[in-house]
Amino acid sequence: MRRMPGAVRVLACLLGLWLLAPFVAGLLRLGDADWSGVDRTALARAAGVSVASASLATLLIGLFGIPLGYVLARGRGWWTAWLGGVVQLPLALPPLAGGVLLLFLLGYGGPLGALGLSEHFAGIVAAEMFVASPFLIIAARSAFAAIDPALEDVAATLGHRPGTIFRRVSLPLAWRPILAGLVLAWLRAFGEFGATVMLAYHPYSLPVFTYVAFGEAGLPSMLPVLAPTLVLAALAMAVGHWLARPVARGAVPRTGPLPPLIDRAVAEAPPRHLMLALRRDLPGFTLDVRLDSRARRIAILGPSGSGKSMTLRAIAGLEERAGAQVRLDGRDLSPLPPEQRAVAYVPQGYALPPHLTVARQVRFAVDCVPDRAAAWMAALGLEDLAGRYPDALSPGQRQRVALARAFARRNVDLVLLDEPFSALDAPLRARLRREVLAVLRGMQVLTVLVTHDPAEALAMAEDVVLLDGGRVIRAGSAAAVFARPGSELAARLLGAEAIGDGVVRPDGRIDVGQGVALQVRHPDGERADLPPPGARVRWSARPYQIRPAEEGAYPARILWRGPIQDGQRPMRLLLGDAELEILADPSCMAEGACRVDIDPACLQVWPVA
Ligand SMILES: Nc1ncnc2c1ncn2[C@@H]1O[C@H](COP(=O)(O)OP(=O)(O)OP(=O)(O)O)[C@@H](O)[C@H]1O
Repeated sequence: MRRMPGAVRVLACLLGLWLLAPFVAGLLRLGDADWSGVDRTALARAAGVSVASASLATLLIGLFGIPLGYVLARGRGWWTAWLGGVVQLPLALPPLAGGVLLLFLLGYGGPLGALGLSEHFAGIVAAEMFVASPFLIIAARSAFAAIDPALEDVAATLGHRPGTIFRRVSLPLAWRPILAGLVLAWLRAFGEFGATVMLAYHPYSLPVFTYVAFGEAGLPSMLPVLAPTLVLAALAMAVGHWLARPVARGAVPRTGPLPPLIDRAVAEAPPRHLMLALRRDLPGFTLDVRLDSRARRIAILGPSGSGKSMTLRAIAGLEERAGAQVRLDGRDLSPLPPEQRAVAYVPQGYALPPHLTVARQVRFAVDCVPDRAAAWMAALGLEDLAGRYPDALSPGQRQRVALARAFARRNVDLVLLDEPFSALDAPLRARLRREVLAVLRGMQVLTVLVTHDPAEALAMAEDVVLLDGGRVIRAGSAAAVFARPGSELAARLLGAEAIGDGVVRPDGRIDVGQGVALQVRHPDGERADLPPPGARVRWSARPYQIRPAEEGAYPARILWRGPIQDGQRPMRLLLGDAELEILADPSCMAEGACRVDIDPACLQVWPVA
């Protein structure tokens, strides 16, 4: 364990000693204890009243206080802040003053006076609830607020209704701090005196009995009276500690023989029609996305913070404040809550509830198909991790669990993947991309993939959407968007690195200077779709797409040859007026004046702004 700063330790010890000192002082006076003046029957009765009233009060506090803590943690707006302040007020009041207020309410002539709670066991419970509730409510609010909202969001996309999410995700995660809050509330209720003495002097609770005994017999008779108080409080703390102990996490048995993941021969499903009109205004950021796409798979690319994840969340129905119109094949999904949208959602942070093993995570969806879950566990190498909890997984393993969980569902219309392969190593990433693509091809779904990797977008998607600053800057078929990005920013988002200037010639070639004219062809084989002749443009090809070749189409000059790195030879060359960094085959020996080839379909061209 990391060493603590000396000053911190000293300050902590000083307060600890101060809290311990009265107990030590009491122990030193044990010899003076006078049992003769103590009515043991009355003492036992008072102790019984205190244990029973504190337990009942704690039960009621838990029953109502845990939901209140949740409302305070998740609620928005002035009324939540106001309510959050009100529930703390009993802490600020002297207990006697709290008792006075309770008398106004429950005493003779008060609005609830007819209940007859004063001078009654129920009055003790009422007084204890009043003073002890804040301990549980504050603990529950902090515990719920500490839960990553993405865990609840993803549970909703997996088909769980709000009540189930509260029971199966939020409550288990908040349980330990809540238990600590319940123990504190019990202790506070058990030791409650001021409000009780005002509202319900009879029957005697232990604190009231102690006060009466002190008045009648003085300090020496206090020690026998205090003893049961201390013993019961210690017992309650021990029980709380035991309940909140870390539970041994048993391993989950491995699954049996597995069915094949997919039938590879399955025909590609027809495209889906997605229409989006999303609008969300935030301080400093506005998401305004309009999209009309007919495709099976759409990739969204954009710089960090451009609104990619927000778009995905809005499609899933998780951005409640977004004015989000989402239509799939003409069906309006906008009124549907996330649990009814039939989405398989893999969020960026994976959102794995920490209290579920890998096996349970993968089977967490309401409509999980066990065979499919098992097949995905096998395909993603998760079988040996089935009994592990998320905190014992690497980021890549967590990502695989999130993928398996999403694909184990029976009813899916939309697959929403937020950088689903980003944490995986290169070989696994490539394999998984192929595997997922093969599965998606066989499903009647629309996939929306958020990625930073243009190669991934090109490999997986039919349509590409480029976002910047919350707006779509380019959208269309992947081939068209890659060939004609439309702007430098779009070209760079698509991975353009070797960039040069040029002018469109009447014959459709690009004049790049020094008498070199590049031939351009649209990758779809359509016409080049270029700006008009005379227009100034910029052009780009990927570093490995400019290849030195003896019979190459264009003259060039190699300015520098680097040592081989990662199986490729970096070079700098002059092509027309452009100085370009390229990656050549390691066997390439070209030097000085040479010729290069560029596939006309690989050239990206866009007008100069
Ligand atoms: N509560 C908020 N208040 C103000 N701005 C916010 C809030 N939440 C998110 N944003 C902004 O919304 C924008 C879009 O966020 P989003 O998570 O969609 O980005 P992204 O494109 O997915 O980024 P990355 O690639 O880094 O994941 C960001 O610029 C972010 O700062």
